[in-house]
Amino acid sequence: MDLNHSQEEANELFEAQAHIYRHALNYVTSMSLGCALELGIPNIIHGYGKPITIQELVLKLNLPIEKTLYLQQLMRLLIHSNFFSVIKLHSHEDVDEKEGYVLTTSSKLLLKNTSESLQKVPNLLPFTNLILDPVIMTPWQFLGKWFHRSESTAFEIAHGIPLWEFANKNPRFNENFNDAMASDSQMMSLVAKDCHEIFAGVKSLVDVGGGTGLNAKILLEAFPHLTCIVFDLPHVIAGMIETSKLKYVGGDMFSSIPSADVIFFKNVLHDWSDENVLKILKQCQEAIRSTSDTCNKGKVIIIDMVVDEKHDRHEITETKIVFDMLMMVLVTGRERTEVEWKKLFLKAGFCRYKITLIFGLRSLLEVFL
Ligand SMILES: C[S@@+](CC[C@H](N)C(=O)[O-])C[C@H]1O[C@@H](n2cnc3c(N)ncnc32)[C@H](O)[C@@H]1O
Ligand SMILES: O=c1cc(-c2ccc(O)cc2)oc2c(O)c(O)ccc12
Repeated sequence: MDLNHSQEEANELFEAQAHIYRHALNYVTSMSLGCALELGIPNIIHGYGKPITIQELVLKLNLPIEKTLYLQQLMRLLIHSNFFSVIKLHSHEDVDEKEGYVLTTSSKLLLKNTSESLQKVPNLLPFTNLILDPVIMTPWQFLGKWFHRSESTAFEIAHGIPLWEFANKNPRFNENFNDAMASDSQMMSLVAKDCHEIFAGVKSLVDVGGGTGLNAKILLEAFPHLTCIVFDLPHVIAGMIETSKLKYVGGDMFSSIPSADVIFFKNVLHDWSDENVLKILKQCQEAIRSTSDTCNKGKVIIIDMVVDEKHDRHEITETKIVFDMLMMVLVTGRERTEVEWKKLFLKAGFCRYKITLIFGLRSLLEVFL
């Protein structure tokens, strides 16, 4: 090994060392976030009503005093990754300057809903908690092996069956998974009302893979002229309460989809391979054609990610391609670029599409016959 490196070369190698360690240890941040959620730190800080010092936090969490320094270490990492923030507090004597922890926008989204004041922002706690579910974490241990094997996903190697079948057989996971997806859907309520042009003239809508129906409820609240069917696997919609405007239908989108003016998908098509998305889009055509008349031709609405490395900020692309890997490992899916979406729409026989960037990470794609 040639150890005669210039200072510049040495610096580059040290940078690379830090880069490797940071990425190899990325899981430390997610596990630490999980720990803070398990301890209920966001709710304690919120409930305190003013910046909370480390000593006050230890007391509120009922932790042994000896854990103070360790808790401070945990908080330092989570402040660095912007889950909490710290502000300087001046004591009466103004001698020992103390610091108090406060919530950031990210930790406000992770509060356990306990009081009416917390309902003002959506709640992503169930979605975030799902990261730490061993059912979701174990498949990553099999990713390398999966590249040499014939199972459809690393999830299937880890658990013996595909994710949707696993959810059917494990009521606890099914409930956690559906709650997590519903929590993610709450974000849609922030902007649903701004989509009036998209839903103008639409009388009926089927939310395919609509889970427990939160998307449909948000759309019905924003557009009371709609009637909605939530269509999902029978075990997902079992026991759901219907209203005159909201019905639940159990079935398999690969066999047939109920007819409506709009066939709606949120976070569904990214679960599937191109081959399967084509099959689903063909079923959509049948479903739209059977209701549409000459002036109202019906459409498909898709809320999903569009990977756009050229225009998106670096961190947004990173989140999207992390989801791309998640979809590969868990469910045979992928996150697509606009070109990839377009190819699928044209191949399935649709003529035209329009993309509206409205849901942060997700775009709204309208696809027309
Ligand atoms: C990732 S979740 C999305 C749930 C919801 N659309 C949302 O935005 O939160 C995908 C949904 O597709 C449903 N699904 C999976 N396979 C299906 C099939 N063959 N037919 C109908 N729904 C299916 C799942 O049960 C699940 O509710
Ligand atoms: O199986 C999953 C898991 C997620 C998931 C888990 C934990 C997180 O912090 C974020 C996401 O998301 C999924 C998803 O969006 C999907 O379409 C299918 C399956 C999963």
